Amino acid sequence: MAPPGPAGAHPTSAEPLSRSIFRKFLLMLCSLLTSLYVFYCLAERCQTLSGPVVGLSDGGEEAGAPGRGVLAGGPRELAVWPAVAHRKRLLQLQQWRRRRPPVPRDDGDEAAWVEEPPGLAASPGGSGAGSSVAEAPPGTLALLLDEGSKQLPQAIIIGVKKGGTRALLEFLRIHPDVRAVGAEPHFFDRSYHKGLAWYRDLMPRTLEGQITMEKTPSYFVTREAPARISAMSKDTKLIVVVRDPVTRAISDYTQTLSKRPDIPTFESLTFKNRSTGLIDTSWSAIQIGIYAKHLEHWLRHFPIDQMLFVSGERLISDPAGELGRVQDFLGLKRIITDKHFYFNKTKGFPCLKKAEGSSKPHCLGKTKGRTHPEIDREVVQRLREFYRPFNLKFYQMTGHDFGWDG
Ligand SMILES: Nc1ncnc2c1ncn2[C@@H]1O[C@H](COP(=O)(O)OS(=O)(=O)O)[C@@H](OP(=O)(O)O)[C@H]1O
Repeated sequence: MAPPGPAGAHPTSAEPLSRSIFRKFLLMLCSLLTSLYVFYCLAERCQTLSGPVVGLSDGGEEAGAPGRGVLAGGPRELAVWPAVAHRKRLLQLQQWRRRRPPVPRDDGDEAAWVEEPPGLAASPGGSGAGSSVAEAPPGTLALLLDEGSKQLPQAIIIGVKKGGTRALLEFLRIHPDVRAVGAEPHFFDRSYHKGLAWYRDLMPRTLEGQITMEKTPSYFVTREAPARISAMSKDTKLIVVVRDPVTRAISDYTQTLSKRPDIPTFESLTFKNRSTGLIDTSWSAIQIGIYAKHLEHWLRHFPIDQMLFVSGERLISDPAGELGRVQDFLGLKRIITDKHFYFNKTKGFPCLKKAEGSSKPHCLGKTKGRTHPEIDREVVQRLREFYRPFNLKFYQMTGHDFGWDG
């Protein structure tokens, strides 16, 4: 047989050519698919495929409760946010995609809030992914930019335990210029040896003009905390949420009781000797409420005008009013107003119409606003007498009568 002529050579030379075209086609297809996936991710949908569930789970459980799904303020009113809120949201999205350093468990505030990814919380009857896409900010390519940096806090909520510190922080977090770490870092009491770099790494990223915050209520009664915070920055602004020390003590006891139902009664723990009426000031539930004594330690390191005392009672009766004072103190524009709150009858507390990074109403969880046990009236009376001189001293020091003494 004659060997194939030039015409017969075509099939063999065409084979590598089509293979190379095929390879190019495959390559283009792959890059197309990759780009599609990247855009898909930027539209937040990839979070439905993997990654933890973010947000404030406390409120999540209540969001679907009857009567809670409707935003009293109306969607238009609630949807209006300044441009900076948009930048904040971009940051939140970026951060959510990064691995966070482990945050110490928050046992004082035991409802350690499980963070939800912004916009991922499923609305009642709706899918999380659906609502997230609706909320995805435009210009998502900006997410690729590594915006912002981690800063040490410029303001700290240092106390008091059971004063209302969680409510204050969560309310403040809706301000576009506030970025706060969710759980309590306990750096200045338990983890100081880990160093400032460790502490800073716990913080969320902030853009210029934003304030970094954290709350750890035990700082207020930690002897070393004032000097340590001052060593970090003597300009740190300090916020203390105070509450009637008797109610605070009962709240503290109620929390312990919820974990250890076998503890002795409040009445028996209150006294060193009940017949003499001698109060046991070594019991932390009692000791924390001697605010004037603790404040003395802080005033050795900070001027009083660098401290703001928030009334725990008013934070419940007039959250917008107290938030107004806090925003002024922090040098923030008064953005959080009464429009942001509604009173939830079932919860018995003010709640947010829309929590940070979410579009749904939000109340604090079950560990906030527990029912207190009935305490013997005489014991309560004795405690009121015990605290009175300390309270008066505290009013004097702060220039503010908190009204706990009639
Ligand atoms: N809006 C709102 N919702 C729910 N609870 C509220 C609110 N505002 C203030 N409080 C009061 O906060 C008390 C808990 O205080 P803290 O958050 O400082 O507690 S903790 O120290 O972090 O464990 C908690 O105390 P208890 O009522 O004793 O549980 C509440 O009374």
